[in-house]
Amino acid sequence: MTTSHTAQIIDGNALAAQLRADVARRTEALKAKGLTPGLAVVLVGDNPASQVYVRNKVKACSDAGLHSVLEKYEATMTEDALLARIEALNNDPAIHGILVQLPLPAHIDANKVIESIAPAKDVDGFHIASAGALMVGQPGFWPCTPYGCMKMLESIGYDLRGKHAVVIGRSNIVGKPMAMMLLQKNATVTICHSATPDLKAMTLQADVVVAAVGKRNVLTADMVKPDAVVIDVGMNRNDEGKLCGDVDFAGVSTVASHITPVPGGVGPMTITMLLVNTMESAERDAAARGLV
Ligand SMILES: Nc1nc(=O)c2c([nH]1)NC[C@@H]1CN(c3ccc(C(=O)N[C@@H](CCC(=O)O)C(=O)O)cc3)C=[N+]21
Repeated sequence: MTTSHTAQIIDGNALAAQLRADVARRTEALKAKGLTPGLAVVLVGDNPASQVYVRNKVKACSDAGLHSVLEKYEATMTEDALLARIEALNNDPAIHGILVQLPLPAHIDANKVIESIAPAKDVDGFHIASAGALMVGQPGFWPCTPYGCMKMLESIGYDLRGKHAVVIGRSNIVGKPMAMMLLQKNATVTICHSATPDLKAMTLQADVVVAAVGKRNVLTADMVKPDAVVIDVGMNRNDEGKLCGDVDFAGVSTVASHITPVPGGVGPMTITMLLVNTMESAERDAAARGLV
């Protein structure tokens, strides 16, 4: 008789539902003290994927009882006009989180826009002040995608201390902050990228692999150590147009101990951590106003 191994799936939808129920409870408690958490989502232009994402974020807010406003602008909006809107939201007491959906049209300097958001309302965690706070272990907002990945590891009771975590990808919004979060939990962290000569040699040493490249089949079964934990941050389309991640899910499932699916993995957790950050921003505001 042969034994076949199948990894345990970390269900992002189920974990997201649990965490969102907690957000809803805390939101109710804040409302009872007279403060409603509010998120502003700013969308410039008509990127079809962005339209869908933004709608999902707004719906997640209303489902959890948060106030949200969606500000939609033409692709021709000037950078100055956008900066003026952000300034207004920075000063709006009903708004605790500001999310400017990326990508922005090419004539707008995305970095300049992100740096114009008040760090206290930077629930995306993209501001330099947020990145710096994460790096030095000070309070601040963590980027939602890697934060969601940490919650997924926490959900299986995984102790990162002394483990080797390999992050594939070095973006400012996933790879780099992911590495910092893993380091903060006492993992030994390796960051691999397009100039890494032998990726497989690295991933074969990994107890945890986080794939965040944006390319299909970046991680295949032959690259994974038996019983490793695999987190798939990828969002790609396969030849049939179906959503798929960076990981060969079927193959890697025969080797790994735990794996996250796409869809239904990191995606719903990203939106959930946006709600968590917005609610925490509102709780800090309530504390500052002496309401709690
Ligand atoms: N300022 C900013 N902040 C972001 O957080 C941000 C952004 N810009 N620009 C675009 C990316 C993309 N992103 C996703 C979030 C959730 C899913 C998600 O929930 N995906 C579902 C499937 C959705 C589907 O079926 O298309 C899943 O994986 O199960 C996907 C993508 C946030 N982003």
